[in-house]
Amino acid sequence: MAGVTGRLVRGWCLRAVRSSLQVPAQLHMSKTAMGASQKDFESAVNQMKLLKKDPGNEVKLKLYAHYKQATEGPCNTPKPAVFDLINKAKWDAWNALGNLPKETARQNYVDLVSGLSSSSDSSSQVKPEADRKQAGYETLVMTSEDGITKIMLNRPTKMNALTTQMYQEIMLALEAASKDDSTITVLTGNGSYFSSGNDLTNFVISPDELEERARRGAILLRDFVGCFIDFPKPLVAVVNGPAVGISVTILRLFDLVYASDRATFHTPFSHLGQTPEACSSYTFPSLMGPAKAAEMLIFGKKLTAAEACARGLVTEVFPDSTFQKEVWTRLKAYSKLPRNALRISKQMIRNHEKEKLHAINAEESRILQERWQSDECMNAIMNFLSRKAKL
Ligand SMILES: CCCCC/C=C/CC(=O)SCCNC(=O)CCNC(=O)[C@H](O)C(C)(C)COP(=O)(O)OP(=O)(O)OC[C@H]1O[C@@H](n2cnc3c(N)ncnc32)[C@H](O)[C@@H]1OP(=O)(O)O
Repeated sequence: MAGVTGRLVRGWCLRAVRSSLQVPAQLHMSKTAMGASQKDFESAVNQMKLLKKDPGNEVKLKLYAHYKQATEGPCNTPKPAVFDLINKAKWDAWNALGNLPKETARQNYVDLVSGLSSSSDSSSQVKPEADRKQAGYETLVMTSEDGITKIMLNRPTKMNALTTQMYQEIMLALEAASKDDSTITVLTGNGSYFSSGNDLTNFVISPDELEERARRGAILLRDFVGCFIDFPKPLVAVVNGPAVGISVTILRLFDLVYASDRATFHTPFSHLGQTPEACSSYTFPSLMGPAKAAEMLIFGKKLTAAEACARGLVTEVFPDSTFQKEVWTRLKAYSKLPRNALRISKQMIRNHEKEKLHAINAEESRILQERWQSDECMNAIMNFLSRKAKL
């Protein structure tokens, strides 16, 4: 059972935001000629209540802040205590709007909601054939060209930290890529990071949800890693920048790993009160020997790209200045090789250990399910969220 510190961290949920978005009685008033009308605003508030997909904490905070600004004006409540993380995040978002006029806040709120509604409708829209970008993904950009399907993590301002939605979208993207007519599938990141690993705000939940969320998290993790174990085509990681946590451990399930010399490889599991995942408790020792694997997985040693290459985790390192050009030229040439031969060879290399990997994946996910409910884990997350600790 998690203790008091754990309980302090977990308090945010969509339900709480929704309830703070209820329209107070005094809002049912007149229209205004400036920007969105009161009616538009109320209808946006109602639309929010019908939203089926969780828009993520970042958007929820923006909605909360604009709602408060539109209805109450500038932030007028005392700043919550530093450990009251949820209310402090909400307060910060509202306070950051300063003296933004109520009308502008109302318009921004309406625009935000309309953006959410249209993006949730977007999968049903027919895109022009010329548009290579595949619709239906909010956290990824998926493109297919020259026999290569590229899945790009697309949360550059959050260092491509992996949200629950992102894990789900990556699984869908892999499923689609496994069936399309491309030869090679590539995973890469947009912006300066490959990925900063699991989004630590995934842990910000209410105390009564903890057990169930840990259970669902373990299932999601198992299924996510399972998609990589079973992926049938050559899978390439184009590691454009630093990689943290699960974005490092998963690399051993790729067939090629190309890294920029700017990339680093960091698995700070113990610092986070957590344990290895993505089969790394087995694949890393077998790849680099138990002593080197322990340095990374137990003690969280961060490797340079050259060190990761020397340990066999990375196939080749390129200078950052020519990274994209060199890698894509190489991959385009590979994608012209006979598709079925590539696929069969990959499966011959991988099939021997598939069953074992699935068993290890299940066990690692089970252990993490327990870890996520520990005080050690919750304290570490709280430290990160309260900005006391950077890795
Ligand atoms: C289904 C569940 C599966 C779970 C599988 C488990 C996996 C285990 C792991 O992956 S463990 C690894 C977890 N990751 C981390 O611990 C990294 C945490 N992040 C950092 O330490 C730093 O952000 C950094 C070193 C990656 C980058 O530091 P820098 O100073 O360059 O940048 P900022 O910290 O200002 O980051 C910019 C904004 O991005 C947010 N952010 C970055 N990474 C994460 C993350 N992993 N989770 C949540 N948020 C992240 C950061 O908070 C900044 O946001 P802000 O602009 O709103 O402040």
